[in-house]
Amino acid sequence: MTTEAASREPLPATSGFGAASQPFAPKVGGRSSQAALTPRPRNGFVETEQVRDLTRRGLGFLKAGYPLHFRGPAGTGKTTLALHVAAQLGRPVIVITGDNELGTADLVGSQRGYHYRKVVDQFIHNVTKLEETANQHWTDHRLTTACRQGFTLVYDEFTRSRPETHNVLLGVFEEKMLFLPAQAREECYIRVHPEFRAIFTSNPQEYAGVHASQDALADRLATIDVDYPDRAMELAVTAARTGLADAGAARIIDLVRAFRASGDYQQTPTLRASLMIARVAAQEGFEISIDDPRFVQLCSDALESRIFSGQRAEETDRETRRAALLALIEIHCPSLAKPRARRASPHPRILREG
Ligand SMILES: Nc1ncnc2c1ncn2[C@@H]1O[C@H](COP(=O)(O)OP(=O)(O)OP(=O)(O)O)[C@@H](O)[C@H]1O
Repeated sequence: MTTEAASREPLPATSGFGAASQPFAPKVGGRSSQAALTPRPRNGFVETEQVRDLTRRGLGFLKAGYPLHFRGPAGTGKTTLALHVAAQLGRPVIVITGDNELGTADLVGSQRGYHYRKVVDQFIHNVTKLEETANQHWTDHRLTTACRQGFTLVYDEFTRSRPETHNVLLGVFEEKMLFLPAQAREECYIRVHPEFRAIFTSNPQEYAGVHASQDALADRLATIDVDYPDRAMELAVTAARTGLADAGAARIIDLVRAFRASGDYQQTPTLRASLMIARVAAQEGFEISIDDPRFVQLCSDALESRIFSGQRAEETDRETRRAALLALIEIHCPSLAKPRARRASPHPRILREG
């Protein structure tokens, strides 16, 4: 599927992310057939009060004509939310993913390929006139297609692109005009379709590999900060996306949330870590408890790597942190075995009365 956002994470076999249930299916036919996706409801999408609230606030800005921007740390659900909000607008969606190599031409369009014309003229039988011409032709890229057709543009992780790439957006949002480069020949600009809308997502600037957004662009965006999902949301998403029973999912998300709250890591454990543990545990049939060494190993593999994030560490330091993680597993995923029943007294009544 062409939705970058949806292909970012392996999807569970149980989510049924096949052609019939994928959230965005390629639109067939027309000049935009390569880029536009038609939103459809997604299997396993969880709509909690938190999601409804963010969606309602986001739609308010979009309906008033403002470009919307969801900003938040990794794994807070920004992309999923952006695609969900885009789907509410009921228009075809075009997705772009920010990249340092992305240039204005990648957004707007460029001269592509050659159109050859060869004329062989033998009007006089012993004279051959040969005329060959080769013209490049202009191809709209995603931003231009969205502006022309009134589609919804989802620009995921836009601060990964260099700020100058976005100069062209200033006119789109202010003057509602998209200025085209000289190669476009016949057209200097296009008027932005009244139904065109844009939704951006980004990580805050302290994240690696991102650029600061230009003030002029940031000033035009309606920015909503997205925080880590609340417990109810994490639980609902983990259960819905992995097929794990609520009780098991709750143990895992409480473990990951406690680890997150400890601050004892270099890479924040997000909802993705809970999904990773839950998915593998469900697939392998592990018991979600400290008693199952395979489950403990899985938690260590998924979480321990976040403590040091590739840095060398003293063995004693590693041992201390490992022990702390094990203690969290013990607290949040305790043994499921029932405490051994006390031997029944032959004279319970006498004992009670005594
Ligand atoms: N409402 C939801 N329903 C179901 N799954 C969700 C929901 N919100 C988030 N998720 C899942 O949580 C994970 C993280 O979400 P997402 O990729 O949208 O986060 P993000 O903030 O865009 O992350 P990043 O900044 O790292 O790209 C994904 O696996 C996504 O499918």
